[in-house]
Amino acid sequence: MSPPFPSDRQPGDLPNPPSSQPANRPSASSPATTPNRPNDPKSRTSGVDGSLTAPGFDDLEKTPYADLQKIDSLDVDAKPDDGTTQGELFDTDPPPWELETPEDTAIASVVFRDAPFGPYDYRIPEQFRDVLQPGMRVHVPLGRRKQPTTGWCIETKLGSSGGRNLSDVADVLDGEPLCDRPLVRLVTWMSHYYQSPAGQVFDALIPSSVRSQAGTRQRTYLSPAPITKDNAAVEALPPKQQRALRLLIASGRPMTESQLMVHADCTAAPIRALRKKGMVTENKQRELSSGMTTRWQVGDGEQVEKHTLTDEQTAALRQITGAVDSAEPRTLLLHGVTGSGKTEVYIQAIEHVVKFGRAAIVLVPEISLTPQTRGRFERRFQSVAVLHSQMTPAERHYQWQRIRRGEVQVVVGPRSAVFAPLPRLGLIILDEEHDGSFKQDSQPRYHARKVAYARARSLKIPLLLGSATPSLESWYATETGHAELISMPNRVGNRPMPDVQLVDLRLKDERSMGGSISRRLHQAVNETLHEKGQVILLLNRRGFATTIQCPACGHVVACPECELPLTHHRDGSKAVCHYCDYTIATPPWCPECRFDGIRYSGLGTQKLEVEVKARFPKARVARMDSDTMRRPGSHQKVLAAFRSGEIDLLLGTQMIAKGLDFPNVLLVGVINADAALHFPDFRAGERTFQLVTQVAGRTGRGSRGGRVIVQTFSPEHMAIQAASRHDYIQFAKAEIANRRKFNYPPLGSIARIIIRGSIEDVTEATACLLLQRLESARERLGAEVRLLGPAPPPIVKLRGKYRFHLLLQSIDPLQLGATIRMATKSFKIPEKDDVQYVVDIDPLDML
Ligand SMILES: Nc1ncnc2c1ncn2[C@@H]1O[C@H](COP(=O)(O)OP(=O)(O)OP(=O)(O)O)[C@@H](O)[C@H]1O
Ligand SMILES: [Zn+2]
Repeated sequence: MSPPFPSDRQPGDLPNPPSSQPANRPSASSPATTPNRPNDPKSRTSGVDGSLTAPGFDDLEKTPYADLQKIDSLDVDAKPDDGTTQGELFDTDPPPWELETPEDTAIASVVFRDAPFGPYDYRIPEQFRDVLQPGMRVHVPLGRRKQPTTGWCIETKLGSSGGRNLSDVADVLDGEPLCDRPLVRLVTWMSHYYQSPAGQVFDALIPSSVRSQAGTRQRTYLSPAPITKDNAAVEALPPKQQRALRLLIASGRPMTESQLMVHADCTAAPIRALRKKGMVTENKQRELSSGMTTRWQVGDGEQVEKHTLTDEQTAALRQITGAVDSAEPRTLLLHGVTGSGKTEVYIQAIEHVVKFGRAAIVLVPEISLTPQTRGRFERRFQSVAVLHSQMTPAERHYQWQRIRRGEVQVVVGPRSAVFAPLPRLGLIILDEEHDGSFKQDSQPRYHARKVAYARARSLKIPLLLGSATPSLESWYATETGHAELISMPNRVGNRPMPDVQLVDLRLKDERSMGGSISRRLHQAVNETLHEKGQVILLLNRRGFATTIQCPACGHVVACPECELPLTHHRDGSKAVCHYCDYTIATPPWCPECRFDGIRYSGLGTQKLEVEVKARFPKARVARMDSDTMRRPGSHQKVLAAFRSGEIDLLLGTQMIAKGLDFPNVLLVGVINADAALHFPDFRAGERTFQLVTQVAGRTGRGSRGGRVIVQTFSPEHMAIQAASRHDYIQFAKAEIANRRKFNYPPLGSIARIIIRGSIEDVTEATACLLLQRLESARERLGAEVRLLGPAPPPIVKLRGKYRFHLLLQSIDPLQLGATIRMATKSFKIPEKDDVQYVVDIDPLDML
């Protein structure tokens, strides 16, 4: 296991990664250098398992926004019992000012997306008192110049203005709240836990297409004005106007100007005259533009029927429906091996939920939003909303409105679908719950699993997590009683798990001459193609060559912004930075010494494709990675061709590793299993285990069996050994023991603060300043938090900015959060320094 910090630290830098003997650390001045050992459950400071649960959520449930500071008191043992029921959560309370006493003022708390973030109080003027609710947007004056600004109302209350001269809410922008009250509370909790301004959390929750009402337009409808009841007034009009008006009266419904023009067979002029004379009233309405359709994609040809459940599936389903019926916010982890039929269990669990008039959310990794996944849900339920990244803003808005109106039984989508505004939610499911794409890597840096947990809790509904390779966070939660384990250790139809062979690339006999496919793998591919079986080859690196280096002077062509080697792409002969997309034409000679023989080395999927086509000229080959899958529908096209047998061999990045269910795949080859093993990240082993196990699971799914060949330079590594035996439990045991030594998640919590700036010294100085503030916050709070850094992260420069990071560790996520909150509260960096920092709570990315 590698520590998250590079070991070749500069002198004077901070302590090494937390060691197994924390008591021996040099900076012993603070108690925080000896965090509690998690081995002893009694030593836990809060009893809150921060890895899966949503720390602080219960407290926040009851706490109005203004009282958030109380959470910082670390008094986490005094947890209020959350007595809210879903019924109450959805009822609209009578507006509090019905009980008004004369000196009380109606006040709205408003937050903003840009600094200053608020919340600030505003007076609600008379005309908005019955209108304004939390979850609506408002226009309010902000700052000394009273700049009109859009903000979100998070609370309405009655109170005294306390002698303050409150400004008035200038306008209410929404007719109905865009978030119901439980969702507003979720925003509040997320803002607190992830230390992200509530105004920005709202923006993550409500798609921009909804905020801008994409795909709608304003139309003006005309109706006869009251004065037209006076027949004399109508008769006094010129003939054309009279005719148009009489038609409008006779039709008995409002019409737009153009409708009336057609109807009355006239020009716009008489209608305009009627408006001017006040003979018609105008009414503006926002409507979906005509021609609004959802592009229902066709499936990839898979036949979907309802299966009779196996015994294991039946038992799993019973546990889940039991949880649904209990109306308790239980968390369930469905650990089912690849091909155990988890999807069928999800579907029947949702059928149970739908029977009672409730709805469900199914979160899947973006990559798994294949036609296959969609088809399985779309064909089994009457109304499914599939949310995906290729929707137009108008489609997204349309689906959001359907969901909110309660017209949808199942929402299937990536992480942001956790916010789907279903009015009667009964179950949340995360499929492939271990997947890294559930964590957002921009503000607010939330993890959908944790947000789903919080949302499910507030609604008192179950959360179902499913995976063949659960995250250690979820696995550990089952060991500590925070989640219930459901196991499906066998494949459907008693199909055996595929046999996995390791090829040791260190041995010369195993390697092949000039290429990346070993003899054994070459032979297996040949045999499989001969038997008319299909092959999947995994190489988790796109591009052609991953380094461009001059053999004469050693110069490596690198990104000027990130200082990382550029990857050569053969199509168009470009050199691309995979971190920031910086692209140049690949230099034909060394840009340093002009040597005319620059070398491309390191293997990417493009080069593998060339090799495969040369080795197996008769095979029909397709490549799947983010370069070939840019156009909408390309994914679907390739998978449909693979299902129908028009493609024999599919090669690609992790995109092909997950979820695919093709019975004729008889061979899976992993080109280099070590690719991610030696990353400077404590999760490297876990990621490798997951990737190899998942891709191995793509074979042996039909009656013809299947086998797996894994090429590796570290065949003895625990992660690769366990994956080759499909032994999750062995892996989890060993890995948890490893993490325990360092208090790494899930045994403790971590947070990361990344500081970036254009001048290296200034950036580092800012990082040091922040460290000092963290140290003093820790002292004042008496918090048991370990501080590491600032150190340069593995990626020292990104998009032209120098980077440093600070790492915080604690057994107690609440103490961790409180320390950061206190340290950053009034931390201002002078603008001239051009330094920014971001707080990442529960980071997944350590680069
Ligand atoms: N009870 C059943 N009887 C027969 N076939 C079944 C049954 N349940 C599921 N299947 C089929 O088994 C195959 C595997 O199911 P599914 O794709 O849901 O597996 P999974 O557990 O999600 O696997 P993975 O984790 O690898 O994605 C599918 O083709 C599915 O249609
Ligand atoms: Zn770059």
